[in-house]
Amino acid sequence: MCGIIAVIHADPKSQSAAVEIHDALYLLQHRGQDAAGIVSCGNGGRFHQCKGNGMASRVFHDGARVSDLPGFMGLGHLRYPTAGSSANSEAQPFYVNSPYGICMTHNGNLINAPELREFLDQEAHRHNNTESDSELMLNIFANELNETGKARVNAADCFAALERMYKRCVGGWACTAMLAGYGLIGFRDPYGIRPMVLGSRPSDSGTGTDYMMASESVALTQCGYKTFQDILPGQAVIIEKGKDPVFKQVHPMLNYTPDIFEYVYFARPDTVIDGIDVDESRRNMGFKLAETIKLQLGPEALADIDVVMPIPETSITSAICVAEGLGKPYVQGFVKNRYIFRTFIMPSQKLRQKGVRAKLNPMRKKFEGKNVLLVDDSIVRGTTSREIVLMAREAGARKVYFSSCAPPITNAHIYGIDLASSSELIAHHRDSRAIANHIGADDVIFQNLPDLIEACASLSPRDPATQQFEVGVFCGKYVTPVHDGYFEHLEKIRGESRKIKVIESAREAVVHGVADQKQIRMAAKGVEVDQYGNVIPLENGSPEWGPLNGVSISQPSNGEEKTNGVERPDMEERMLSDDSGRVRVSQDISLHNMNDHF
Ligand SMILES: O=P(O)(O)OC[C@H]1O[C@H](OP(=O)(O)OP(=O)(O)O)[C@H](O)[C@@H]1O
Ligand SMILES: NC(=O)CC[C@H](N)C(=O)O
Repeated sequence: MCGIIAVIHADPKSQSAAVEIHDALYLLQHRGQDAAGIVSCGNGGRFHQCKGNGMASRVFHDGARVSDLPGFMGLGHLRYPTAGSSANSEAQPFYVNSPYGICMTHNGNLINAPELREFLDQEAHRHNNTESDSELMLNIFANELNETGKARVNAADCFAALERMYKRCVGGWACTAMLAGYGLIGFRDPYGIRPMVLGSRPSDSGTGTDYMMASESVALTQCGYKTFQDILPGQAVIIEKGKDPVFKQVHPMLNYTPDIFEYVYFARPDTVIDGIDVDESRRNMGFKLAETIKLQLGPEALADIDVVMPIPETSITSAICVAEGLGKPYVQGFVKNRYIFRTFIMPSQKLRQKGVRAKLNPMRKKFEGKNVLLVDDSIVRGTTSREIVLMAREAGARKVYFSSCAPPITNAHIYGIDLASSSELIAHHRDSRAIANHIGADDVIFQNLPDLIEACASLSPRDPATQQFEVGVFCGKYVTPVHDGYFEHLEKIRGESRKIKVIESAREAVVHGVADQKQIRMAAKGVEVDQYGNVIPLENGSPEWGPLNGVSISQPSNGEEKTNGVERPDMEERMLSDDSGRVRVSQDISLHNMNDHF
C-alpha cells in the first residue's frame, strides 16, 4: 500500500506546493514506511526532486530539504513495495523526460507487468530501469501520449492517451501524474480498488482555487481543503495550470469495489473512503464480531471472559464495540510505544517479530489471573498474534482468547497490499483450531465475510444492498480477471523480493561493520557498488545520493575504504556483468533541476 498526494496552487508564482505535500506525507505515513519522495514544478516548467528510502522525516531531513523544491504544483509518494524490490531506485515519483517531461506516482499493483514489460521493450522501445510496475505504467502512458506527435498536448490528448493505457494495464491503481509546466492528472482503475479523493479550497489570494488529490481524505481536511469528491472508478481528472478540473470517464466503470482491507487495517480512522467513514465501519465490525463471539464461544466460555482488550492501534475502535456488545469491561492492557511504527508493513519477518515486542508492552496488573479476550483488526502471518498471546501469558493471563475483525486471510493480495505470499498466511491451510494452536491461544474467533461486508456496505452513500468490495484475500475471488500462472509468478517474485530483503539486511550489517562471514558473503553477491567497486553505504539511501529518473545514483568514491572486508573482485564482477541492462550512474544530481541534465 502506498500513499499518494498531488497539489496545484492557483497562483503560478506560489513556491509552496512542496511544503504542503510534505505536511500531507506525515498524514499518510501509515500507508508506506519504506520510501518517500516529492517532485515539484515551478512556473518555468522545471522539475525538482527529492526522494529515497526511509520515512518522510528521514528523506526530507525533518523538512529541511523541502526548501529545495520550489513551485506551485507537485507530487508526493510514500512507498510500501508490492512489486520489484525495496531498492532506492524504486522510490517514487518516477520521471521520464519524453514526451514533455512526466512524473507519476502509483498506489496499487499491476498484475500483467511481464506483458507490459515485453511490450515496452519489443514494440515501444522504451527503457525501464527498475523492476517496479509503477515505472512500467508511467512508460505506457508516456508512449501513448507520444502518439499524438504534437509539440504541446491538451486535455483531450491526455484523456485519449489514458484511454489507450487503460486497455493495456490490468490491476488496481490510483495514480497522479504531472506534465512539466502543464498541470496535474489523477486517475483510478475501472473497479475503484485503490482510493483517491480530490479536494479544493480558495487560494490565499482569494482569486482562484487550489486543488489537492490524495489517497485519504484526512490529508485534505488537515491541509485546509474543505470540499472533496472521490475520483470514480475508470475516471480521470486533469487540472491544467490556472484552470478548473475537467473529468472524463477514460474507461467504463466496471464495478465500484473499493478494497475492503482499507477499512479493516490500512486507512486512518479519521478518513472517509468512497463515502464510507472508516471509524464507523470499524465500530460496525466490532458489534458484528461480538455477535459471532457469542455464537462461537457459547454462554459458558463467554461468562468466563473477564476483560476485552485491543491490540493497539488499529483495532481500538472495534474492541470498544466488542466490549460493549458483550457487556464486558474494556481494558487497555498493552501500552503502545509511539516511536515504533506499523509492524505489519515492516520489510522482513525478523524486523516484524522484534517490532511487536518493541511496540507493545503488557501491563501486568491488567492480566494477572484474568481470562482476556484480545481483539485485533486482522491476523495475517500470525507474527503479532503469536507474540502477543505469549506476552499476555507471561504477564499472568489465565486464558487468552484471540478475535479478529477480519475473516481468515486465505489468499494473496494482488492489488497493492503486500499481504505475504499465500504460503506465509497463517490461515492458508489452517482452520481456526489449528490457528489457535499455532498462536498459542485458547480459542480464535474470526469475523465472517458477509458481516464484514455488511459492516462497511451499510455506510455506503450508494445503494448499501448492492455495494460490493474487493475481498479476494478472504475468498480467492478477485474483481479483475487474473491470468493463468499469475499466482505462481507472484510466489516467485515475492520469494525473490524476500531474498533481496535478506541481502539488504546483510548489506546493512556490512555497512555498520557488524556482519558475520555469511552476511559478508551474501552482501558481496547482492550489494550495489559504485564506479570504483566500493560498497554503496547505507546513507546512500538518503536523498543526496538518491536515484533519479529510475536511475540508481551511487556516490563517487572519496577514496575511503568502504568495502568492510567484502572481496572487491566479486563486486567488480557484478558491476561489469550487470546483465539487467540497468543504468547506474555516479553523479550528485538528485536535488538539482532535472532539466539541467538533459
Ligand atoms: O498477523 P500479522 O502478520 O502479525 O499481521 C497483523 C498485525 O499487523 C498489524 O499491526 P501493525 O503494527 O502493522 O499496525 P497497527 O498499529 O496500525 O495496528 C495489524 O494491526 C495486526 O496486529
Ligand atoms: N503499495 C503500493 O501501492 C505499491 C506501488 C508499486 N506497486 C510499488 O511496488 O512501488
